[in-house]
Amino acid sequence: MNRTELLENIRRKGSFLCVGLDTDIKKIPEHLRNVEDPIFTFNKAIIDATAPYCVAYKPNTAFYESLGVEGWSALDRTVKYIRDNYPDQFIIADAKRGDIGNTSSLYARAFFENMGVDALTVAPYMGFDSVKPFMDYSGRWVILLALTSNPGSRDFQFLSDMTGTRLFEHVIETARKWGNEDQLMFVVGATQGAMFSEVRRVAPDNFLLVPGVGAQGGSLEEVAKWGMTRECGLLVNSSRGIIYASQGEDFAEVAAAEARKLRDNMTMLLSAHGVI
Ligand SMILES: O=c1ccn([C@@H]2O[C@H](COP(=O)(O)O)[C@@H](O)[C@H]2O)c(=O)[nH]1
Repeated sequence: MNRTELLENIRRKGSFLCVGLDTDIKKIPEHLRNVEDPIFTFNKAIIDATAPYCVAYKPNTAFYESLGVEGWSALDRTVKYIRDNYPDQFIIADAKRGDIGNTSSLYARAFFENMGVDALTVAPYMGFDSVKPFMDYSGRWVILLALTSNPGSRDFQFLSDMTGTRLFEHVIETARKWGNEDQLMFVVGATQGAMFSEVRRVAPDNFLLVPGVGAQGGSLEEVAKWGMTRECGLLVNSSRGIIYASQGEDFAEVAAAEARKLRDNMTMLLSAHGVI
């Protein structure tokens, strides 16, 4: 999906919500644990219930990889299900890959050619040659970790050089020379609050993928206040806050209600910022 299509979906749906499919076999409702394909069955119900309220899905591959072959197969089926039934949804594999060039090119083939996702999260630590193979896929997106949502983001990402430029700013400024706004997004955690204005100074037009609302306590209003552009420029993710809002038989309905609540707030914010 290209930038124009993504922006059009955001305006049409009044939503910049990304639903995180962090499906943990130990957390899905009891009654699904013994069905034939529990992870896919759970995902399918969540997707069918939340699709009207979101523009993207983000399965985190750790949750699938932890189950071995069966988990990978459930992930693959989930991506195909979204593609076939909700082709207007942007699909992000949150795998945080990145290695020496020839290895990265195989990661890129795995996710972009084989699995067919729109976007992949990539770690910038190994530099240009580790990121370039992902950038070589036209029409696909690299989402580079920049300023993450976790407490450990303080360990390295805020370190500054003699000019006062911090590591996350170096990452963004340097990566923006590798690719344009049609192929490069950055991960910035919702827990970073007013730091979004610093991010926007160096990345005025790039989409930001924003995890950390809901279970991690980040504020949607703060993110929009400091990070929203005139086109929106945000994909805000919530995983646990939506998919585990109920662990009973009503899990899909309750997930839909949570997604709808977030969508309603997003519509107000898009309107208040003059995007719609
Ligand atoms: O900085 C980051 C980068 C990635 N994540 C991932 O996003 C989701 C957040 O899940 P919640 O349940 O909504 O907290 C999860 O897959 C993380 O691995 C992040 O949280 N922060």
